[in-house]
Amino acid sequence: MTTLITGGAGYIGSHTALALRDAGQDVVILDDISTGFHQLLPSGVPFIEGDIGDSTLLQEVFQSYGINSVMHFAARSLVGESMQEPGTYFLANTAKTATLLQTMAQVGVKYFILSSTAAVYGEPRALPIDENHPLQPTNPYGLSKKLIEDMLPWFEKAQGLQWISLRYFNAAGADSQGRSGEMHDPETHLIPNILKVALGEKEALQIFGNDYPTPDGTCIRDYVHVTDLAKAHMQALEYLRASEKSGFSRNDICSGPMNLGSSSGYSVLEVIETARRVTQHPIPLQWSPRRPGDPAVLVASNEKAKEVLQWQPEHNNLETIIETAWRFARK
Ligand SMILES: NC(=O)c1ccc[n+]([C@@H]2O[C@H](COP(=O)([O-])OP(=O)(O)OC[C@H]3O[C@@H](n4cnc5c(N)ncnc54)[C@H](O)[C@@H]3O)[C@@H](O)[C@H]2O)c1
Ligand SMILES: O=c1ccn([C@@H]2O[C@H](COP(=O)(O)OP(=O)(O)O[C@H]3O[C@H](CO)[C@H](O)[C@H](O)[C@H]3O)[C@@H](O)[C@H]2O)c(=O)[nH]1
Repeated sequence: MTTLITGGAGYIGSHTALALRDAGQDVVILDDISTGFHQLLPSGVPFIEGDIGDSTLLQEVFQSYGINSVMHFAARSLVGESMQEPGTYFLANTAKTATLLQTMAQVGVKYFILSSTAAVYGEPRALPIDENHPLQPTNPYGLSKKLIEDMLPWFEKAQGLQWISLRYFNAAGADSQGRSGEMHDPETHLIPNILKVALGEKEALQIFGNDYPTPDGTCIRDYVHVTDLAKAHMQALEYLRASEKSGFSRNDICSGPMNLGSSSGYSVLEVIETARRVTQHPIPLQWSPRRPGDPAVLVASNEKAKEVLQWQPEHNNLETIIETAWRFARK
């Protein structure tokens, strides 16, 4: 019953590894530390430094640790970089995940949870976005994840893979005990960049665009706490395992995509105002042109995850999200 966490030295993977470990479950992390950090690795969890595209290594790990499920976080995930180097994204995300899925099939590992993204939807046609919204990614990063989603039903049909693709909206916040948090280099995300200003590491927060069709002209996003994401992963895995135990035939098992978001939207300026209150820092601003590829509004419908997984985001409050991130940033 051991779960392999790829990308467990990264932001969301390390929080999920902590949650599984805290729940007494057996976990192993595989990470090549390309964008992750040794200091995010949870203590007491076996760690293998290596590449998810290395089938021989994967076979060894699956067999020696008795892996029966994989939570797959490892990926490149910078939208801007993907516009410059699309091939890197199709190889690192789509092709390496094909190797991972093929090796799982060879060894008989059946459960798979994918870190997918709101970027698979592209420009929203209706809000809130539910899972039936058309998938028309506007950048190679989103397409590299959509292509993985397209592969999954074929592995399901042919080899019985049972999978859930969790489409996160904007992951934010940090472990409430300060054991992990958001670390990216370069950091492109809004909240950690605001906190860098509060810490004096940046002079001002650049705001990309003030002319969006939103009440204050800045983009609206759905921020979901990373601890709630971690919990959803555990519930997704429990759901797949329980569905099989209860004797459902393969077609009844609800492999499929699920949005993970809080279902409420905040503008960039609202996030900054909240961060000003939390940090007691003025956060100077610098207005900049729109960032290419940013949709005006992204807000999830999270009804499916609530209904199917009984998932309930518990740290929805933007203030709590920023407080936990702030505690980690100061460390
Ligand atoms: N952060 C967000 O807001 C967000 C939103 C939607 C989806 N996602 C997805 O969630 C996942 C995790 O995101 P994150 O923010 O934690 O990213 P991250 O960069 O912090 O973590 C990714 C981890 O994967 C590792 N990795 C990358 N390529 C690897 C490879 N070939 N072999 C082994 N390890 C490899 C990195 O070293 C890193 O530790 C990604 O798949 C990302 O696309 C993130
Ligand atoms: O320094 C900054 C950083 C961001 N923003 C703005 O803040 C909002 C949020 O930006 P983030 O970079 O924090 O997040 P994104 O919405 O761009 O991206 C997130 O959501 C995407 C889905 O569209 C992908 O899933 C991606 O992996 C994930 O990080 C955007 O309007 C962006 O323009 C700024 O104004 N200044």
